[in-house]
Amino acid sequence: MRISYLGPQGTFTEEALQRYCAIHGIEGKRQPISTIDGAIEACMLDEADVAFVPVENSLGGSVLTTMDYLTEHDDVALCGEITMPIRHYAWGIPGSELAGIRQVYSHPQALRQCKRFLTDRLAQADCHETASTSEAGRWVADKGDTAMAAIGGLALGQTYGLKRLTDEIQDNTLNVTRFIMVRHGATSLTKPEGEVHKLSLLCELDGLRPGSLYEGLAIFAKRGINLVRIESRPSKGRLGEYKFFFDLDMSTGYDNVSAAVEELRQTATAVQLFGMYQSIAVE
Ligand SMILES: O=C(O)C(=O)C[C@]1(C(=O)O)C=C[C@@H](O)C=C1
Repeated sequence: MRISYLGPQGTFTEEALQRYCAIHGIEGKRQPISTIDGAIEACMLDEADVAFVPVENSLGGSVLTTMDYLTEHDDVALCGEITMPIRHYAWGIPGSELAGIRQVYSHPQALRQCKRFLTDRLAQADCHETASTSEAGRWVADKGDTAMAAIGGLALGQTYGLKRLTDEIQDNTLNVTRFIMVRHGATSLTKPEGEVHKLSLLCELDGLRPGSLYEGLAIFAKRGINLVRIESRPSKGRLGEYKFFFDLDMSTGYDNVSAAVEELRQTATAVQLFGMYQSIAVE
């Protein structure tokens, strides 16, 4: 299996992918790509069989690039997910000290997750966004400037031979990111063969009709189906029109959830399924 993912070497996405593959017994050719869009696009162009990208973080919220890709394409399916703890550190070249840092580089999600540290301990530094944490590490290592630091995980420091300038710096220890495995193609409501934990879908509701969101949510509530995630993204049409992502917990059973989705199809303007899949969490 060919798997494109957000690289380069040393990203959290790479670590999550290694753990995902080890748990599911997947062997494959892993292709690091420098942007999230690029990783998904490689799969859509069939240069990879699946793509593995971050989608959501407990501190920083949605990874908007991933969410927007899903919102804007109707031939994308999800085939699995993993949630992994994220531990950040500040890294500089050998010889650098935290007190001397004036420029900080990292992925916007990582900068958001370390907001308190950046405000309290690096107020003197300017923050710069990079396509991944690892890209930030590569940049700092290449520049060789003791006033620069990258924020990212242990793999980043090891990959680029950087010096760890801090202990863990994420805003809290509950910091976790959810990563998804994406494939090219449509999906249906057909009963899956193996065990599944979640169903993801996108729906458009009649924004002009009072109560349309309430009615959509009631379909799941009356069947005891837990919505484990609701996220809205602009429809990119008129201001105030949204598309809603729902992640449904499948624990009440396939028949119950599929009946709810069929009923949603009757009331919603459009429903796009991303499929049913297994969800795993690692420590
Ligand atoms: O930059 C990386 O190392 C990534 O894998 C991306 C990413 C993200 O987009 O959320 C993954 C995990 C962390 O939340 C921070 C950054």
